Amino acid sequence: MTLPPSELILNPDGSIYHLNLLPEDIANHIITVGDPDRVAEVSSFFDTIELKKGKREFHTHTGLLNGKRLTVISTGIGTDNIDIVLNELDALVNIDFESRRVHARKKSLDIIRIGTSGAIQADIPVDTFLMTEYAIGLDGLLHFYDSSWVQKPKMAKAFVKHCGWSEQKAAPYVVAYDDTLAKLLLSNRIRLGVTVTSTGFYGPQGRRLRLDIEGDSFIEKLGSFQYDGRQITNLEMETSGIYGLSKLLGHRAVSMNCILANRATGEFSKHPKKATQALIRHCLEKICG
Ligand SMILES: O=P(O)(O)O[C@H]1O[C@H](CO)[C@@H](O)[C@H]1O
Ligand SMILES: O=c1cc[nH]c(=O)[nH]1
Repeated sequence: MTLPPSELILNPDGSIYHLNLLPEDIANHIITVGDPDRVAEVSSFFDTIELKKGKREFHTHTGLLNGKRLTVISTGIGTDNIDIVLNELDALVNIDFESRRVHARKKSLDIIRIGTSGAIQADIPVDTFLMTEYAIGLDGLLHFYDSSWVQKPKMAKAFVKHCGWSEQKAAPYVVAYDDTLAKLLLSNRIRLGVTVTSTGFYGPQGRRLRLDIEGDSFIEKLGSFQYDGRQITNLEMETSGIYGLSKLLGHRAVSMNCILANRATGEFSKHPKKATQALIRHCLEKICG
């Protein structure tokens, strides 16, 4: 099937619509960060940088570290952006932009999110590094795809029951990390966790500044959920989308979280930049040796 110009949208220079990238611009190892300024923080550790491109919040640097080619790209905030980034990264490696046809042989990318997050258990100190084993998506993105085969419906059902989840909100879904890629990134510095991906930072994460929240004790409800010996550990805004779309498209993904806030104790990191940089260093050492 040939993909029409309304579906596979290319810029005049042949690059993909939002990311502004050509197929040769990206490496097999992709680091995603939310904050566009974090792209340069990651690439400052590269030995050489061969490419810097950007459009909107999607900034990309590709380079070499210890002989390994890496791409770091910013996604901005939220799984609506993840839908764009994951689909366009996949198009770059699995669709021929000349013929507008999907390649017969598919390529698999390794995708590592390095992001910030808020813990909901009091015993997780700020500045902890946490890898998401399971993501509970409250954002609804995955339901727009034929995706039941990558979801963990029993865990989602238990979560809905435990929280008394309102039918007016998107149905929660659960997706797991890629355990092979996880082994590469793990060390005794990294805590494993269950991450809730929210569709906002304030109300959707139970934060109350001036507006009341629908339902009560959101954080306490998340904190008391137990499934298969696991507890929910943290909240952020991209992981479920990254895990779900990666699995659907045949890529491997792991989400690494630097815990900056603790919602149970009310603390916030005193050195957020230093802590995030330490997680970046850890990930690069694990990926590039
Ligand atoms: O630090 P990043 O990677 O942006 O990640 C977290 O921080 C943002 C909210 O402040 C959300 O994107 C959340 O997922
Ligand atoms: O509490 C937090 C901290 C960082 N990012 C989030 O999404 N939530």
